[in-house]
Amino acid sequence: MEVKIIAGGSGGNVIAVRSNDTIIIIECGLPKTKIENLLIQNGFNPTDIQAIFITHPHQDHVQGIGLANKYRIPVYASEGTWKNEKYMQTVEEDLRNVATVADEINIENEFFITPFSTHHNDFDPFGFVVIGDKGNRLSICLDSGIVDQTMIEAMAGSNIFIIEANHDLDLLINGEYHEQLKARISSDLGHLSNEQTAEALAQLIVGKGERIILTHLSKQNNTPELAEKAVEDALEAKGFERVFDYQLEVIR
Ligand SMILES: Nc1ccn([C@@H]2O[C@H](COP(=O)(O)O)[C@@H](O)[C@H]2O)c(=O)n1
Repeated sequence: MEVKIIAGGSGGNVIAVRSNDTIIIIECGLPKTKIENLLIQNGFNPTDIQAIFITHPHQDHVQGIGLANKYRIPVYASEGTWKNEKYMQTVEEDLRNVATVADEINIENEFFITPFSTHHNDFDPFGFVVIGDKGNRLSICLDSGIVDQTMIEAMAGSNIFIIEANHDLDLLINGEYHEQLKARISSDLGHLSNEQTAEALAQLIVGKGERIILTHLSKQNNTPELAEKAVEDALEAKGFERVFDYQLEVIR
């Protein structure tokens, strides 16, 4: 299973996953033409995309959803996400699929995708567990104010994790965002801090060479070094050493 973060962060999120000739996309958070160009540059032919999954309908996750109509790609999202008029309701009706946390969505017998509930300031946001070829299990957790035990249980046993590490709490608190925005970001319906992400990973990693990809880092309130250090420290406390026990990447 090939996993590629095409774009990450509050400027726009797009993740491409390939198993044999089947491609799925998680998020369409850039303008449609830009997504097309980036996919092609990264070796993903848009005509091979068999499904699009959307975590929640904020602009940086969904603004390029027109890709679905252009290439006739089925889109999967929660009932709450489909209520979004600006983006989601532009998807042609026959391409719309309401997903629930009980589902295991079969895409071409190559991918089996199960949504799980996250905590963000919109209706019914999702993360996804993607089971692909060769026993690969990918967990995707973006934009969530907390990681609760149900989320941990959903993601447990994965060998690839794409998880947001949005901010360093000190940088956020002492930074230039206005107080209301700081409160929203650090709330239970906001974004994950480095420490929250590290704590979650400390519960999830078992030292079998798992691949961790930290993403959705704030340009204002985080650095790759701070995010990596928080995760390395938490995993070291569990007895795990980077490279030997797990791999760690940061893609803003
Ligand atoms: N002027 C801004 C900047 C950011 N936001 C929102 O805050 C969240 C975190 O953003 P980062 O860029 O710091 O990762 C995210 O939800 C942004 O949309 C904002 O509302 N106004």
